[in-house]
Amino acid sequence: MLGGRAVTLTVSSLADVSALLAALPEGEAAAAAAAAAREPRLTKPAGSLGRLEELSAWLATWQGAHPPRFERPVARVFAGNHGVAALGVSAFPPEVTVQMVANFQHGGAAINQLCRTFGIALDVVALDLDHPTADFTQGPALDEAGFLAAFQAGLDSVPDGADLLVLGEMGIGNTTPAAAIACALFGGEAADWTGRGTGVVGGALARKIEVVAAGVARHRGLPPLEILRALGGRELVALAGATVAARLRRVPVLLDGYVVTAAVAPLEAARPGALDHCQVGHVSAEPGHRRLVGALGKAPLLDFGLRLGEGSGAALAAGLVKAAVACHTGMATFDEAGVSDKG
Ligand SMILES: O=C(O)c1ccc[n+]([C@@H]2O[C@H](COP(=O)([O-])O)[C@@H](O)[C@H]2O)c1
Ligand SMILES: Cc1cc2nc[nH]c2cc1C
Repeated sequence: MLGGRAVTLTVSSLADVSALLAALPEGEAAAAAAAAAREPRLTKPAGSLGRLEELSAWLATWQGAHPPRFERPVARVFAGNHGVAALGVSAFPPEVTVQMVANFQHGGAAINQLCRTFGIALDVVALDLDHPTADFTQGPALDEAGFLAAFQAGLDSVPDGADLLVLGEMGIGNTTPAAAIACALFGGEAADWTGRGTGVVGGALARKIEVVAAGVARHRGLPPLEILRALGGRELVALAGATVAARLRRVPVLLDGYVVTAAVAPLEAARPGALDHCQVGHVSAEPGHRRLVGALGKAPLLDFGLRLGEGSGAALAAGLVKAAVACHTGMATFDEAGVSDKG
């Protein structure tokens, strides 16, 4: 629902995507004010719940309502395959993408356990896995139609009435496009942005750095959404679409690791403030992620050594959001509990 109306979000050109970015709503000032007014009345020294206080205010602001809710959290994991995987940039073969999608569907992956732990409804969106994107060292990974179809899949994945969106991905080879997008957007050397992903070492890591550098060199000078089309993949583009839909539907977002953050970074570059409704759930052990969240001016919620993807770090951080809501809504005020508020 947008302003009480159910709205269908459709893109049929890159101009439509830009128009959606231009129409992103701001956070709701009245909800932010209500959260700020309640917090100091709760039975605790001012500020003593640290970033939990920030999280409940953030949730109310971007849900556009106070009190904030954690009743209908959803997770969306997008899967795609990549032309660059054929260049030996991953420690695993591309068929693992479809195999892991089946594992998600049977409930056997880490993300299934984490979502179950926190009561998050998980959906997996597999994007044309039989047709890897083009090798970005030779040309754009996606043509315009492919970009729009993937962006639309992301837009369509966000239900009205969700309280929180946890974003994840699966795609053998996709830390290579993540590194290339980050490097193209923020500059520096390919080696600064390229890590081991699923575990490449030695000559394969050197090769991966060369592939990232070649992709960045080939597509130099493009605007941010074109960088995403040229160097991204279907799951990355869908993640960007889901992030835009979430903002329009007033659903706050938890981003996951390097791949998810790189997928949505072009939105911020195209339209500063486009990620204000997003928290970075965790900082991945993939070194480029710390650099990227710094470039985006974000402070990750968790630093737990995860480097799995799937939305695992974001789902773990959803537990913090749930705790923040429980404290903000469930705690007694000084008046209610008869506790002196004199410090
Ligand atoms: O997002 C991250 O921080 C992250 C770091 C390392 C690996 N991954 C996951 O591992 C896969 C990509 O790794 P690779 O080596 O195949 O590029 C993909 O399925 C991601 O979900 C994800
Ligand atoms: C087994 C496996 C599980 C994953 N989950 C996300 N990326 C992954 C990559 C591999 C290789």
